Amino acid sequence: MATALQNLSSYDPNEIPDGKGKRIGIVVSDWNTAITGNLLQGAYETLTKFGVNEEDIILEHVPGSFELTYGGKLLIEKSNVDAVILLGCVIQGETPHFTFVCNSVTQGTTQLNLNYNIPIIFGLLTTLTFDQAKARAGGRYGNKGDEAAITALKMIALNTKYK
Ligand SMILES: Nc1c(NC[C@H](O)[C@H](O)[C@H](O)CO)[nH]c(=O)[nH]c1=O
Ligand SMILES: CC(=O)[C@@H](O)COP(=O)(O)O
Repeated sequence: MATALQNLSSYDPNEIPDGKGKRIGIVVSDWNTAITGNLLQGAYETLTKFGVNEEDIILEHVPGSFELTYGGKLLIEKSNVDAVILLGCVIQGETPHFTFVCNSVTQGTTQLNLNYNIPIIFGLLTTLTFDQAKARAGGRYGNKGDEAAITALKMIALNTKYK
């Protein structure tokens, strides 16, 4: 379903698990920081809205989206978290570089999910234009950071159910 039909910030608050006591890592890319800063704000506000303590949010910045998966690996291995959220924004330029970065983060995130026993959330915007990114980072289609935070809380609950 296209984002135009499913707002990224729409959810039923009654269906969101309690985040109290959960430790959540966030790795955010500094490329397109005008966008990723909004994603981070959305994720942070949503996590605390549903009970995650500020001191239980472990935040790290990386230079670009390509580095998100390595940053996620570090937090998984060193910071005793219940989930890791990766936030980035890749915008198409003149060359095929966009495709390689997007594919790398996609495959790398999948690998982390399969190799470790905690959920790693794919909060990556992959857009053709800056305006498309703005629309998904607190604009008319909501905030991908909100979606990532909600997904993290739901996946932690699922993980706990099967521990
Ligand atoms: N063009 C974008 C990049 N490029 C940088 C790479 O992510 C990486 O940091 C570099 O290749 C060095 O390893 N990154 C983004 O996050 N967004 C872009 O639009
Ligand atoms: C995703 C990128 O790395 C891209 O924005 C870089 O732009 P270009 O392809 O014009 O070098």
